[in-house]
Amino acid sequence: MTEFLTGWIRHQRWFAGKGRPIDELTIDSDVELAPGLRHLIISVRQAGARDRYQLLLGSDADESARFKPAHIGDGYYDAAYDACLTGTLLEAMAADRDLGPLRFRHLDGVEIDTSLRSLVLGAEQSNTSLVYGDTYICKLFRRLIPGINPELEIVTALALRGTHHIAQPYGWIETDLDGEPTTLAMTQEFLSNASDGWALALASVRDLYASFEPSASEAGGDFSGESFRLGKATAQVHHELAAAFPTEVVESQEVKRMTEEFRRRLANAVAEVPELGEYAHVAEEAYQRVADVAREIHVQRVHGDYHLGQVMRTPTDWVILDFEGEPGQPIAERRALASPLRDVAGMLRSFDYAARHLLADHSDAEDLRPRAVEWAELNRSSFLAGYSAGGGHLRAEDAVLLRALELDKAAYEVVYESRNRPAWLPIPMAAFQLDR
Ligand SMILES: Nc1ncnc2c1ncn2[C@@H]1O[C@H](COP(=O)(O)OP(=O)(O)O)[C@@H](O)[C@H]1O
Ligand SMILES: O=P(O)(O)O[C@H]1O[C@H](CO)[C@@H](O[C@H]2O[C@H](CO)[C@@H](O)[C@H](O)[C@H]2O)[C@H](O)[C@H]1O
Repeated sequence: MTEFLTGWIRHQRWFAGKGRPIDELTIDSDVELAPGLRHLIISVRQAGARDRYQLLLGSDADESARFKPAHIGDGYYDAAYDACLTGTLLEAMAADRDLGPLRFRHLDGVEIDTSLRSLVLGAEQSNTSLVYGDTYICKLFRRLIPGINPELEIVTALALRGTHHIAQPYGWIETDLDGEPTTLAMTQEFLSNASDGWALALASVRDLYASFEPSASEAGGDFSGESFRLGKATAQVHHELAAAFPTEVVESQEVKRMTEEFRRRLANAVAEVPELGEYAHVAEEAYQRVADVAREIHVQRVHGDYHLGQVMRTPTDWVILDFEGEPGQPIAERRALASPLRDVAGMLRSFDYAARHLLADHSDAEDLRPRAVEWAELNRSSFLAGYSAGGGHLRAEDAVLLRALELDKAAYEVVYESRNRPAWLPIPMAAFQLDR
C-alpha cells in the first residue's frame, strides 16, 4: 500500500512536499471507523525531514470505480469523496465517540444533524473540507502538526464571547501526536449564502479592467465600500481577540529582536528562491528602519494568515475564517502573540494580489498595470480607513512597522508561490519593487 500512496500523495494539492523526492512513506496509525472506511496517519520523509498527513481510506472494491477522481490505487480511494461513508464523522462527533486513538467531540449545547450528506468543497485549499447539506463544513487538516489547532482554539473562545464576524464552531476530531492532543478536523457553520472576498475582489478588478471609466472609484464594480467594512470587521475581531486571550506590551529591545526574525525569514526565502536576492536589500532597509525607530508595541493573538480568501461576505456582514495561522509553521509560532498589524499587512498584500493576478496570467496586458496599482491603492486605503473607524490602533508612526510586516509576508508568499503556483511568483516579487 505504501507504494501507491507515495505515487498518489505527491500530486495532492495539500501535499506540502511537492517537487522534492519522497524517501520513505510509512503508516503510523490505521483505524477502522466503519466497514470500508479507515483513518490513516502517514509519515512522509523527504531529505531528512518528516511530515505527517491524514487521509480517509475507502476500500469498497466494487464501488471504487464511482470515485475515479479520488482513486488512490488497488481498489482504494480517498473516502473524503464518498458521501456514503463520511456521515460516520458527523455521527461520531454527535455521540462524542472514541474510535481507537481518535476522539470525536461536539461543543456543549450543540445538536448535530447526522442525516446530512457531504460534498467535498471545490476550493483551492491547503486542507480538505466536507460540506454537509448547506449546514456544516468539516475541515480535515491534511498536514498534521502536533497541538490543538489555533483555529479551533480561537473560534471556540470567540463563540463563547458571542463575537460577530465568525462562523459558529460545532465539533472537532482529535488524537494524540507525540503525546500532545492534536486537532484532526473541525466542524463549523457553513455560510451557504456568502461569497468569498477573493472572488468578490476579482469581480471588481475585472470590471475595472473592462471599463472605460477613468478611475477605479468610478468603474461599475467599485469594491472600496466593502474594503472599508472589512477593515472595520477586522478591527472588531482584533478587539475581541485581545479580550479573549492574554495581551502584552513588547519593549523596543524585543521589537529589534523581531526584526532579526524577519531577516531570518528573508534569508530562508532567498535561499529557496534565489531571484529574490536581487531585491532583498529593499526588505533589509525596511527592517532596519523598524529597528532604528523601535518603540514598544502591543501584541496579542491574531489571525496570522489573513487574506481575501479567508473572509466571506454574507448578506449582512463580513465573516472571518481560518484562524489557523500560516500552514506549515509550528503550532507554538502560530499561537505566539503578534502585532495585529501583521493581519492588516496580510490583507494589504491581498489587495495587491487581487489587482495583479490577472496580469501575472497575461503578460500581454502590460497596459493594465497602472489600473492595477490604482485599484490596489484605493482598496488598501479604504481598508485602513475602515480599520481605524472600527477602533483599530493605527498611528502615523506605525507605517514603518506595517511596511516591514508587508515585506515579511511577501517573502513568505515568494516561497509559497514558488512551491505551489510558480506562474504567480511575479505577484509577491512586485512587492519588493514598489516604493511605498
Ligand atoms: N464556514 C464556511 N462557510 C462557507 N464556506 C467556507 C467556510 N469555511 C471555508 N469556506 C470556503 O472554503 C475556502 C477554503 O477555506 P479555508 O478555511 O481557507 O481552507 P484552507 O485552510 O484549507 O485553505 C474558503 O475560501 C471559503 O470559500
Ligand atoms: O488559505 P490558506 O491557509 O491555504 O493560505 C495559503 O494559501 C493562500 C492561497 O490560496 C495564500 O495566499 C496568497 O494568495 C492569495 C490569492 O490566492 C492572496 O489573496 C494572498 O494575499 C496571498 O498571501 C496564503 O499565503 C497561504 O498561506
